[in-house]
Amino acid sequence: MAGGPFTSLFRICASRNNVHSARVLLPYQNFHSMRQFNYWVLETHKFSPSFDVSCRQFSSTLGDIIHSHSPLKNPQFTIFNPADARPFSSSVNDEDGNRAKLNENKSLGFVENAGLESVDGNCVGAGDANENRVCESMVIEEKQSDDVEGGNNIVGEKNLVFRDPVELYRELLTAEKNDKLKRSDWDTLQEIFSCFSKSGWAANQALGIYIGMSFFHTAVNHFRNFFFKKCSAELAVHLVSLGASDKAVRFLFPIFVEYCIEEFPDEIKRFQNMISSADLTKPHTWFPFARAMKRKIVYHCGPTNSGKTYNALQQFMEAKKGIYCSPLRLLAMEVFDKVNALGVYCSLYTGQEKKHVPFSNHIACTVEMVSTEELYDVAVIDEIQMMADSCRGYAWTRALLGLKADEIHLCGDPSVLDIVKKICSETGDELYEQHYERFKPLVVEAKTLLGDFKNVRSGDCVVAFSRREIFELKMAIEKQTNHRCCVIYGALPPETRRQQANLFNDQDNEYDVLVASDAVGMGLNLNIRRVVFNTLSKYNGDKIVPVPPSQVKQIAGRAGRRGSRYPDGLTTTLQLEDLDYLIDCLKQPFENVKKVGLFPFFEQVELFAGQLPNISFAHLLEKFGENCRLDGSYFLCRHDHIKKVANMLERVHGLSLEDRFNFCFAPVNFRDPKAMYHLHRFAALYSIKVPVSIAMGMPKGSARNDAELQDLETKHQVLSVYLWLSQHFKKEIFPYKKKAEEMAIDIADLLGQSLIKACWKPESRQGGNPRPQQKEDGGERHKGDGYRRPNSLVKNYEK
Ligand SMILES: Nc1ncnc2c1ncn2[C@@H]1O[C@H](COP(=O)(O)OP(=O)(O)OP(=O)(O)O)[C@@H](O)[C@H]1O
Ligand SMILES: [Mg+2]
Repeated sequence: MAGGPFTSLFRICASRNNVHSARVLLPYQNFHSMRQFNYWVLETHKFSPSFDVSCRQFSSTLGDIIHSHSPLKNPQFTIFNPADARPFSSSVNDEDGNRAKLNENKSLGFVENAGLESVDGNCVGAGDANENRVCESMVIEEKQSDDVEGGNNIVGEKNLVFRDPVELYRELLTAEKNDKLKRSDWDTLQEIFSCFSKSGWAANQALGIYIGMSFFHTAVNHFRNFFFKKCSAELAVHLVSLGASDKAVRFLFPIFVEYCIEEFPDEIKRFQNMISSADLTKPHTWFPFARAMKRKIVYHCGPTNSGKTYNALQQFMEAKKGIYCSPLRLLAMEVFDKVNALGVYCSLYTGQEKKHVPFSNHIACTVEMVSTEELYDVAVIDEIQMMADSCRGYAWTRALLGLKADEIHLCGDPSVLDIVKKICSETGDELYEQHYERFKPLVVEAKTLLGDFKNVRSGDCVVAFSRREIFELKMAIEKQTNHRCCVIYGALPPETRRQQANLFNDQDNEYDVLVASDAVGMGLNLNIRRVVFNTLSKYNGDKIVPVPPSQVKQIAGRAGRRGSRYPDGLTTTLQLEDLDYLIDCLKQPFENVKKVGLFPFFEQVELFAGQLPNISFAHLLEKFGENCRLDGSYFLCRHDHIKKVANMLERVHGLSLEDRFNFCFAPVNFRDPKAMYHLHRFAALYSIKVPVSIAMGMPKGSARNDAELQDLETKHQVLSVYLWLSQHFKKEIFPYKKKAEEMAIDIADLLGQSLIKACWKPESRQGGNPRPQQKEDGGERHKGDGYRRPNSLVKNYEK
């Protein structure tokens, strides 16, 4: 069953066929991104006892309520009538539209993971472990109730089990004081409450009535005190018979619900407000103007180097007014140059720069900068699979949902095709698919380089996953062969990357090998004959992991671009032992992405902040992450870097919430203390409304060692942040934009010059922390060159 089991929790208070009241708790998928399911109070319907409605009728009424309120398309539900311990069923559609009927298992009042049975008798979603467990647990329940009837249990227990918790709670409430309890019973009850307090199940369920996790323990403590004062002997005996068990917790829970609703209305209201202000459900409704349009979406779907972007750009150029949204500044610049060269006036808009071309009706921008206000004839969103990126995905999602364009061309691999289909069915846009094949198949060279750099050839791109490794490789290759290496990695400004790419592409020089990080994976048109993976594992910020297959494919696909000197692409590994993993990755079909990224707008964060005044911005973001509600197709993008900047800026007073929000998005490398220092200084000056100076000297010349090279990288980073801020805040506060632009160009130039002659050992940027490779033992040393290859993938896998 698509979408997994629908878990539901109902409590029906009934006497025979007459239903008095019902509280329906619906699961809210991803209420909390870290938890799987939580329950949500949908509605409370009170029926007077005289309202004589048959269970079946009631179930269909309830069904309507559930269907109209549920965030799921076709929620399935079941209602169990505790009065005769026989479930009465409601036939419902499963997500694929198949009719399903409820299984005939007996169960008691509270039912979790209600099992549905398909018409042919199989448990719906039988592959799902949860649901199987449900079916089993129901059978167990049935047996136990037989035992009860068999008379080997305490008198009155059956009655208690079937009693309406509301009534039980009312009785407790009106009881004068509790009957005398035996010491041992008292101890058991204490244990039961301790078990209740620790129960993850109960804490999760409590969210359904807006008892937040942080208040849950307090609520349980109050409830325990109340219970001990009022509990009757009969109730105590029943609970003691259950012992400190899940059963006892589940028995107490509905009484606890009644108690909380009555005792903590303010806490519940507060939590409810907080939750509703962190509501990120139905993101397609955030863009009413785009929704009012009938948009045509064309998905250019295919592997790398298959002409997707080329074809989308043809439509873009033919349009009267168009926008191209790029994943990278570099690619936006390239499209800007290409399109203008073809005679279509096009402006450039990135976080750092705005180049307005007079009379232009076309824009090439980075996806984060796209306007959802302007109206366009044609929009292109490149690398649409980035919607699933854990950090930046929200920018693609926003562009897809919010762009006001008659025609939107999406270019990307097939991994997000299904989810785009789903989104289009929600937005009402028409979706057309255009499928592509690679111009020439990518060939794997089974021989590999056998660990010897002497096998490096002209046109090779050797791929590594850290800056340090890149420089070590460059040194080793240049020392052992006659090749000269260009380098491309993430910390280089786009201008320098382009300069290095041109140097490599150009045939009239000795720079015929490229050593690059995954930064070559997107956007650059390079004359690569063969992609050679130095390693297929990388540091993910926490540990060394295998490079995901989708990324391996993307990088390997850089070899053999149409129109380049090497139209036939080859790929291989440095070491034979990594080859199998490379082949595995290339063979794997594109994974089907289930969720895409979202991030709140400032207005949403501001609304949420209204519920939690007096907490720091970083804490506020954390709380938002904990409490936001998301539909099943979305996840909240990671925002660790934003929190890091927010924490640093905490000491800067006088910034409004909006200022903080904007500062936190500045493209700073939070691992670079110098860059962070400058960002802090910019914010501090901004907060006291003093024009923000650059206060950074220009280096005298190109770098002579790695420390100087890193210094150039940092300086460019700082200027890039300054330029970004000058675009996002008032110009008067950042008056040195022109100067920053000039400095940035000069530094990018110096970086280019430095890289041409770079032949030094890389240094650690942070000194103290060991680099990922250093953490690993057993790296391989190449003959005589001092180069130490990081552990092979196989070893990392084993670890
Ligand atoms: N019909 C065409 N005529 C001429 N050149 C083409 C044509 N289609 C594609 N190309 C060229 O082939 C190369 C790859 O095309 P393109 O960039 O569109 O591929 P892609 O599928 O978008 O790849 P990637 O996934 O790597 O972005 C480009 O240099 C492009 O200019
Ligand atoms: Mg492309």
